[in-house]
Amino acid sequence: MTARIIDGKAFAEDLRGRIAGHVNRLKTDHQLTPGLAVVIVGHDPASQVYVTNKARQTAEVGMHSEKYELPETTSEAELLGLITRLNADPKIHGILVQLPLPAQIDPTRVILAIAPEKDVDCFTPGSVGRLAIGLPGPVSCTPLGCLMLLRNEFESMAGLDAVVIGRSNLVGKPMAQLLLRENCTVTMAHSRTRDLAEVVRRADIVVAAVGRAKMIAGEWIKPGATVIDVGINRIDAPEKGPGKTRLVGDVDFEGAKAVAGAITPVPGGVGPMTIACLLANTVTTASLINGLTPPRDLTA
Ligand SMILES: Nc1nc2c(c(=O)[nH]1)N[C@@H](CN(C=O)c1ccc(C(=O)N[C@@H](CCC(=O)O)C(=O)O)cc1)CN2
Ligand SMILES: [Mg+2]
Repeated sequence: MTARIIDGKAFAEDLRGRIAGHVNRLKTDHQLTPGLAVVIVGHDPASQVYVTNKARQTAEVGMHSEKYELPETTSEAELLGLITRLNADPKIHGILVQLPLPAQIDPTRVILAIAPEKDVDCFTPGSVGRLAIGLPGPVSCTPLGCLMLLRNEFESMAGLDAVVIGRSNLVGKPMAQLLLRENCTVTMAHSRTRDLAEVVRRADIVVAAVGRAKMIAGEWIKPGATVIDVGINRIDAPEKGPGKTRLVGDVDFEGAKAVAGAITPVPGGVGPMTIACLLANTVTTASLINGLTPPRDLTA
């Protein structure tokens, strides 16, 4: 069997088209232009690419876009000051602080400072709680992207065995919540899980979010399973020339492709969905802040 490749890039492009339609309707019917502020501290090259893409795509779907690039030496108090101003700015409906932050800044303090109604990452305790009990609101961007790709694969996920590998607040925990909502039987695996291969072998759906290149072997995958690879790991690629690198996921793509039913590639799978879902979340928060019902087809 050769797995079908799930084209996250094309799906994200289509989603951005639908988001642009909603933005246009908010502008014409409600005189509302959703606004997103993205904030980066320091010069991590990968983070810079993500933040630039976020700001550009925000503008491309017709939203108001602000980008704040703060120096590596920014103090926590300075960053909190910016967040306080953005919290009070009526043009801004979503605030995204790119992670990771430099060591002198406590990410928890920063997350707690974001006004919950502008929390487009779904990081604040209120948003996490709303997600857990199924209230409307933003949904963690990467898990929402994974869910949209999965929903496109299955008429129903009810009763399927799903394993989420990785228990981060960013991906693993919210992903498990979303799969539970789909009535999957969810197993959360992590670094202390015993016999991970055996746990993965039982799963109809595998979501890999461990952050270790090619850790999930092809032989672990159940024949016909759907594999969602969240990992983005840069490894040496001497075959491309001296000093060259390439991106790989947490799954051994070639090995898994030979047994899975469907699989996301890296790059071009989950990554582009993360940014598209951030834009969808901004439409959601802008709608809720203005007492409007958020569009259902953009959220979970
Ligand atoms: N505040 C946040 N910080 C971070 C988040 C987040 O959701 N909120 N997630 C990750 C990184 N991330 C978003 O910020 C992200 C990662 C990857 C991509 C992406 O499009 N990847 C491409 C490859 C890009 C490349 O060539 O490097 C792909 O997979 O095709 C988008 C967003 C950490 N921080
Ligand atoms: Mg983990």
